[in-house]
Amino acid sequence: MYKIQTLNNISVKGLDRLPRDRYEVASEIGHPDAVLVRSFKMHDMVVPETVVAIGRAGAGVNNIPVEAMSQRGVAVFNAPGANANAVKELVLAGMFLAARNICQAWDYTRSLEGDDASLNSQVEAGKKQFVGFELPGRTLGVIGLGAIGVKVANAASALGMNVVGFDPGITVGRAWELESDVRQAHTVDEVVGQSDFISVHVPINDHTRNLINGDRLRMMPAGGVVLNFSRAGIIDDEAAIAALDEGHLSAYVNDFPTNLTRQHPRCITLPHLGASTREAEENCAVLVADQIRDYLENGNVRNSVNFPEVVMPRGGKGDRLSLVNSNVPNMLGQISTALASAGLNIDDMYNKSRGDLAYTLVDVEGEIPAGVIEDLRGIEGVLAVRVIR
Ligand SMILES: NC(=O)c1ccc[n+]([C@@H]2O[C@H](COP(=O)([O-])OP(=O)(O)OC[C@H]3O[C@@H](n4cnc5c(N)ncnc54)[C@H](O)[C@@H]3O)[C@@H](O)[C@H]2O)c1
Ligand SMILES: O=C(O)CC[C@@H](O)C(=O)O
Repeated sequence: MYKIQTLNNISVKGLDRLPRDRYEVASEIGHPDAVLVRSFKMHDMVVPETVVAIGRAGAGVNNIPVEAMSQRGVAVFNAPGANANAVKELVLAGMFLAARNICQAWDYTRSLEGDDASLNSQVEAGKKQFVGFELPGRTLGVIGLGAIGVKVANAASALGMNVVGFDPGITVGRAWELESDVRQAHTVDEVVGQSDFISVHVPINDHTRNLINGDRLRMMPAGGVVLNFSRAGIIDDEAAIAALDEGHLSAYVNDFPTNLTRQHPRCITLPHLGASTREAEENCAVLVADQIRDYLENGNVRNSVNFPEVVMPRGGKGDRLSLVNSNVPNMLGQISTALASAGLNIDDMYNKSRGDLAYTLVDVEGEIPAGVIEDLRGIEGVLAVRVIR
């Protein structure tokens, strides 16, 4: 029986991918083999020694101590693209809310008092404060052209906007998905200098913290709108508030409210709602549950953020060895020597590295004795060993 600990609510559709006769799933569970998580901050928790995999039912993994897990040989998976449409739709909504002053106008309507005739005259007198602007012909700058950024760029292009994108690490696949009229920028400054709207779609890390700072906000044309549906800290909140107060920015839309932003009359702050659709929650949970199951039952690695992609069909009749090690010379030699010394013949083998880590699957004829597993664990540089029967 595999044991899975859930640290957040995970969609039932995803949990249903883990058959009850083989999986025990609970928020409180002893000796879990794997953890399923959404936004729970795992940095301060003690991850049980029994855990071999962590599945993030979402995109960002900044709430998971990925480096520490790599050093322990724990695979971390996410669900790339599974919530991208949900975020795209909320970014579009954010652009419309800002361009048409909808939040302020709605507040105004709700503040009115009087009978319907009086309301009508207040509506007609008051509406001129909320005159907005239209999107066609305006420029949107998209920073980060991954699963979400590409969808945002293409949708804005379909709305008649000029779109300029920046992503030095764009994949060939994402570049193919982009509409041909999305222009490529070579620097962040080039994007901000020409964009009426800026939307960031990058992970938070040391390179992206305060990516949009006061200097860059000042480079934007007056009346600009910035949107942050990625992570708190990518846009400098203090600088954005200052730019709003100076009248240089017209709106700051974000998914990560703070006490600085949430009450500001020109900030539209949402409670981290980007991925909160039934569809996105199900897509993420299903994808990550399938990946965790394939890893536990077959050792296969798909969509990991720290392990190489390794998928080897199950053909052999004997045990499968799943082994994580530091990416240093002579590991494969030592692994095959340990197996050969126990008289085990190798049926199939797949080894791949990613950065400092390497991952190996070995199908052997017959059963691997417990002593051999201990020998493998004793090899310097071996981080984790599992036998899958
Ligand atoms: N608000 C929400 O609920 C919500 C939901 C999903 C994702 N997110 C956030 O959005 C982020 C992006 O998600 P995604 O699914 O598009 O991820 P992704 O991995 O598909 O795309 C991220 C892109 O950013 C690019 N990038 C990285 N550093 C960059 C930099 N300094 N400048 C320009 N580009 C850079 C990468 O090359 C990649 O193409 C996630 O990391 C997560 O933090 C938030
Ligand atoms: O799980 C959520 O609701 C948020 C997920 C989102 O922040 C992500 O990075 O995918």
